[in-house]
Amino acid sequence: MSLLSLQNVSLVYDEAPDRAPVLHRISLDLARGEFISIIGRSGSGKTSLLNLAAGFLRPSGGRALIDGREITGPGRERAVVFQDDALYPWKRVEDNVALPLKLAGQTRAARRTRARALLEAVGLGSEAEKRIWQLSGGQRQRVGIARALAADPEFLLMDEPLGALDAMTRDHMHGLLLQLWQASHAGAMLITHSIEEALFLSTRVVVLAPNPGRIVYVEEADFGRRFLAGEDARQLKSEPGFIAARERLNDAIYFKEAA
Ligand SMILES: Nc1ncnc2c1ncn2[C@@H]1O[C@H](COP(=O)(O)OP(=O)(O)OP(=O)(O)O)[C@@H](O)[C@H]1O
Repeated sequence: MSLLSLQNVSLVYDEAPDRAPVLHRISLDLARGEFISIIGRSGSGKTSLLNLAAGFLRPSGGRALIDGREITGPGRERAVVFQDDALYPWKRVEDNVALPLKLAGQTRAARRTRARALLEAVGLGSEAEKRIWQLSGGQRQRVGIARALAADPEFLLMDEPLGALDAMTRDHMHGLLLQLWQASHAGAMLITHSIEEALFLSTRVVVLAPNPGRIVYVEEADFGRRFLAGEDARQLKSEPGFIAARERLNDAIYFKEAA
């Protein structure tokens, strides 16, 4: 079983004038089949944490490991989705999705079959021939997620992928994301500013507090799994258990530090 493991990690940016730690002694494990969301106030270090897991940054202290091996850079087993979807606007939708497969040396036929299947899975089967610039924001995010899944990653790391979408598209994307997560058996890490989104999608919600960024609260949840088992999203979100958990998370984010 694959495991992405942050052990007692700290992070100081060399460029920061005061060299104050941005992350302080954070320990967090993400196994395949889990869905972890990271929430917290602006500047609490969410993106920095994801960048450590992605291998874009190295910790100043502690260890970032994948299956016990030190993470020394990005790897194909860890796919990243950003808010700015980093697609090639002038290329065909299908070619954007197939790009990681091309880099992995797969044949044109294999790339095409896999890209088409993924586009079907995200509801864009009929858009494959279009150029990225011809798509809506929600459609582009779906292409970004399809591309991230193309190389069959063990971990899907997402930094505010739905932040720019309207509420209705976002709700639709939640269902889609859960289905793709289940089908891929990947471990998911999501950064979001929405407590409700985190709680609905995740098996674990981790709250960071700033200065220095550290874990102050963890909430276990199973609403996403219940949705996948057939329960209604709106009903789940209006349950007393959901509302109480949302309030606990809200309190954890906005807690006042002792003077
Ligand atoms: N490259 C960098 N060099 C120096 N400081 C940085 C760098 N990147 C981020 N920081 C600082 O690290 C802290 C955490 O930033 P980070 O982007 O990880 O937080 P965040 O929780 O994702 O914030 P937001 O919710 O606003 O996106 C901030 O104080 C930020 O100014």
